[in-house]
Parts: sequence; structure tokens; C-alpha cells
Amino acid sequence: MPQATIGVIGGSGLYRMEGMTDLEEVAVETPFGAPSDVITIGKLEGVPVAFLPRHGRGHRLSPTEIPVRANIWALKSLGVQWVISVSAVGSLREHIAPRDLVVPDQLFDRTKSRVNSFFEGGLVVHCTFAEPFCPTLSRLLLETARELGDVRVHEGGTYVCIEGPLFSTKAESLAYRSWGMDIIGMTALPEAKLAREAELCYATLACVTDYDCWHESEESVSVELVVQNLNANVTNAQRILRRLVSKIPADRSTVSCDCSQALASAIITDRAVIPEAVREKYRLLIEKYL
Ligand SMILES: CSC[C@H]1O[C@H](OP(=O)(O)O)[C@H](O)[C@@H]1O
Ligand SMILES: Nc1ncnc2[nH]cnc12
Repeated sequence: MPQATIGVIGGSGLYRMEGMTDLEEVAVETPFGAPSDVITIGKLEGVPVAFLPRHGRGHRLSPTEIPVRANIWALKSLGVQWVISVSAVGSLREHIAPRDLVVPDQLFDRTKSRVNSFFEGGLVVHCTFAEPFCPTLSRLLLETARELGDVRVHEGGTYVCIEGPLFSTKAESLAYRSWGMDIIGMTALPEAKLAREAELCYATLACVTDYDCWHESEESVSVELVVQNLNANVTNAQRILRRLVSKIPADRSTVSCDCSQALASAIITDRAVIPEAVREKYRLLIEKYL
């Protein structure tokens, strides 16, 4: 199997990476089934990158249907250590306008029907998640986005993740604003949780497409509005990714974040009672701690 240390998960509007060369498509099987689509491994500016469209090519999977465990597991199995997620979001703040970019630093979970952990069947793990995004990768992403010069980029902010697939009601949108949320989407969770459990550095480039439905004078969110603004956003996301990949360290021994040791003190189950089949199943994630 080809390998890459950098993974990109493309959201709405980003189903393939422009400018990638030496492409190879790999169909990865995982203990949690198949990922959203084949993973394309290739070179971006000479750097190996694995690309996966989270809704599948042609946008076939709703947020609830995305096989998130398979997606994160598959990337990990290809050697990925850094994951950049690109996502379309609505803005809950006047000063965050459509076509702006946000690198969020917090998450708020309003999903209802998703599996939030890899671990089950006799293995219990509680990871720290106070800082849900990797600070190292978020900083690099932010700096690189700012280098473009012609796009407004917001540092930090809270992404509220709803179940969908319907957009929010006005009452919900206003409540999220009153709770201090900044942007809204449907896919950052459980993706960020599973990336943490897989000890990956994970950051989001949020591309603002609309003002959701709280704004008095701006058009309410619709697929049509999202798609209109996505075209500009996706081009900017790709410009950023092309510049970013060569700045990402080849290995994580020199970085200050704890993402690569997220499980070090998180496994609570007595090693002596972990069934052999469970040890085998989770070898990719926990081998170094057994
Ligand atoms: C097409 S609008 C709603 C859709 O877009 C966002 O997806 P992604 O985060 O994958 O870019 C949002 O979360 C919804 O899934
Ligand atoms: N307003 C919104 N709500 C949820 N997901 C979105 N994706 C893009 N805009 C959104």
C-alpha cells in the first residue's frame, strides 16, 4: 500500500484535490467497514498526501451516513499522522461573512445519532478532549491561510455540530448564538473525536457559505446558496493546502502538542482482561500501550 503522513478530508464541494500528481487510488477495508470512497494517494507540491471525500464522490452520503470510524481508521492505516478537514459552515456572527475562512478552536456537540468512539467490546478508553483541535496544525493552517492575503481568515471560534440533514430552525440558530457559538456545520463530530482516539493531529479549515437562518436581512441558508459560495471557497482551500503541506513536519517528535500520545493515560481497562480478539482488532491504535 502507498503511504502518506498527511491526510485531507474534503467536505461539500471538495471531492478531488486539484494539482495532485502520481495518483493512486486505494480501496481500504477496515474493522468498521469501507470508508466513504477510495482514498487517492498522490503528491501535492512533491509531498505525499492521502485525500478522502467525506461524502463520497458525487456527494452520496448524508452527514449521519458518513462511515467516520472507517474513514479515520483507513487514513491511520496508510500512515497518516496529520489530518486537515475542509468543511462548509454557516456563520452565527455578523463579522464572519460568507466566503470568509475560519480555523475553529472549539466544538459543541448537538449530534444525536452517531457513534463517538472506536472502542467497545471490552476495551474502555477516555481521551482528553478539552482542546478538540490540534494546536500545532491549527496554527500552521491559520498562518498559511493568512498568507493568501486576499481572503478574510478568522482565528478560533466555536463550531456547533448539528445532526442534520435539515438545516436549523430560527429558534435553534438564535439559541446557538446566545450560547456563544460562532459557526455551524454537520460533520466535525465525531470526526475530531475519532481523530483524537487515533492519535492524529486534526484541524479544520471551515469555509463560510451562509448566515444560517438567524440574520434579519441576509438570505437564509439553502443548498443553492451554499453551492454558490462554495466554488470560491474551495478554490481558496486548495490554494492553502498546496502551500501548507510542505510546512508540516515529517515526524511529530519535534512538535509540542500531545496528539500523538492521546491514549497514553486514557485506557482504563485492566490489560489482563482485554480479550485477545479485542487486542488484535485494535492493534493499529493501541499496540504501543499493551
Ligand atoms: C451542502 S450544505 C450542508 C453540508 O455541508 C457541510 O458538509 P461538510 O462539513 O462535509 O463540508 C455540512 O456539514 C453539511 O454536511
Ligand atoms: N447553515 C449551516 N448549517 C449547517 N451546516 C451547514 N453547512 C453550510 N452551512 C450550514
